[in-house]
Amino acid sequence: MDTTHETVVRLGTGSLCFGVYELGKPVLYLSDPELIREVLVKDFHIFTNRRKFITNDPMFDKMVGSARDLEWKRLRTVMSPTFTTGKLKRMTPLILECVDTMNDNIDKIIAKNNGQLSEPVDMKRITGAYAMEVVIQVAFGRKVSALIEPNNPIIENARKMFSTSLFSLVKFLTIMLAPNVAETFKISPFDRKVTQFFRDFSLTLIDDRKRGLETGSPVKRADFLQLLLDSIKNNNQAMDGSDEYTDSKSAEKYREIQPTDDMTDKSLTNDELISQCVLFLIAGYESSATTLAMCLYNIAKHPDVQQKLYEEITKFTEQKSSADPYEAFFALKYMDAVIDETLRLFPAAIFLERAPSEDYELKGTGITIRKDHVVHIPTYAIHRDPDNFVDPEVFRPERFLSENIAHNPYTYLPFGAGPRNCLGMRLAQLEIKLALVNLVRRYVFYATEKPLELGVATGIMKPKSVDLRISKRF
Ligand code: HEM
Repeated sequence: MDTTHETVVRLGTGSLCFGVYELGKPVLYLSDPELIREVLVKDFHIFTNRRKFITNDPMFDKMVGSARDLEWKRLRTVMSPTFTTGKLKRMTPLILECVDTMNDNIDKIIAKNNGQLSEPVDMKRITGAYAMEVVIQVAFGRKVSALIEPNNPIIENARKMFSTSLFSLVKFLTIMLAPNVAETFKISPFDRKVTQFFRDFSLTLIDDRKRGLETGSPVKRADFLQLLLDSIKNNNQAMDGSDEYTDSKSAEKYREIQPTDDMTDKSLTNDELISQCVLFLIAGYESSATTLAMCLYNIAKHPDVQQKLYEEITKFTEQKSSADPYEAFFALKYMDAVIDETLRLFPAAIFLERAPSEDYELKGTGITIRKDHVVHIPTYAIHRDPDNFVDPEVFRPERFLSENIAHNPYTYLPFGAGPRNCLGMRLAQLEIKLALVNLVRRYVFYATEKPLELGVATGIMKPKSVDLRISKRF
């Protein structure tokens, strides 16, 4: 991790961009915020796609994350209305059920030590179970308990999906670096039995819900499967994701794509719908689990920050004892800063990628990027560059309080930027905030001697374990 970061910083120092070869193919690394803005936002119509990642697995190739051009635009336009504030608010009770399960899991650990300070606990395991339960709950409307029922077929198959065995990594790298070989041998990054399991499982749920409609007893659910079924029925229009941002810089950074006349068919087939629910599992599990675990790691390492956060939360809950939990989403500014600073130091996705659909001259550089060649934006290195953040290796949430913000918005990219940014950003923020509010109110987290070991698999940060001790406040 550090070696990659240091190499990027060393090569990039004093330059707007630099190039490397990946198995003979040129890849351009961009670190200049203005050039990043050109690629992600201003010339998005040319940089709509990431690198070609064709897997021959119909479920994977239909996902919004891998779809291309007009196909991507259609999927994104149908899906973005399912992430509006109102819809996420309806999901809050589903997520809070998973928070309760997480609290029970931690209580059991503390009870083993008669309520005293716990032995070191791998919090990544706990937050991993939470993130998995949330994503299964919000995607498919099924309540599972990942730690208590590890043999539940949903959990078993979801775990298999995230296997990082040598074999799965070799398959992934072949698709990335030698797509023709992958195409010839029909290599898929996933075990086909696993994708078949989720397909059958989702089809049963869809049938149940359609039957409910026909028999006049529709299922009243706020999960994505239902929202996508409803949005197909209502032929929803896209919402502008920027409408909830009051400052123009964030509005530009997170503006959603709008439907256009060339998008005749806005409905999703059953197969497309299932692919999106499985994608939520893939995109939403590891990233959210790691971010929440790293928030706890940071506050354990900085007891003053933990105390300040506790005071903010208790003040809010005392003043608004009957407050809607969703309000915490907006009210707790210091908590926002803790999460933002955690995502700066530990962005779950360590880089972004785009590939132009035509030859493209990079403004002011004299460099032409050829069609389909990869542009790599090294998020992790950009977040730790002293030109972008003072004392970049120091955990200091205060730098994200609105009165202190000094960085260019395109030097902070944990959820990407432009119309192809993270579709689940608001859900991820909600899930992390609801968990943090509850955890910091109930428990105190303590650092251990064990050094943090960060790994990376397929561009996603994976701490090996995040060992903390825990005691209960009440
Ligand atoms: C802390 C948690 C998360 C982080 C840090 C994160 C980060 C990211 C990043 C960096 C990207 C690439 C953006 C770009 O290329 O500009 C991305 C894409 C995406 N994320 Fe997330 N993500 C998180 C959670 C989630 C969740 C919970 C979901 C859904 C349930 C989700 C769904 C997606 C999807 C569908 C895409 C592809 C969007 C597209 O290609 O149009 N993410 N995410």
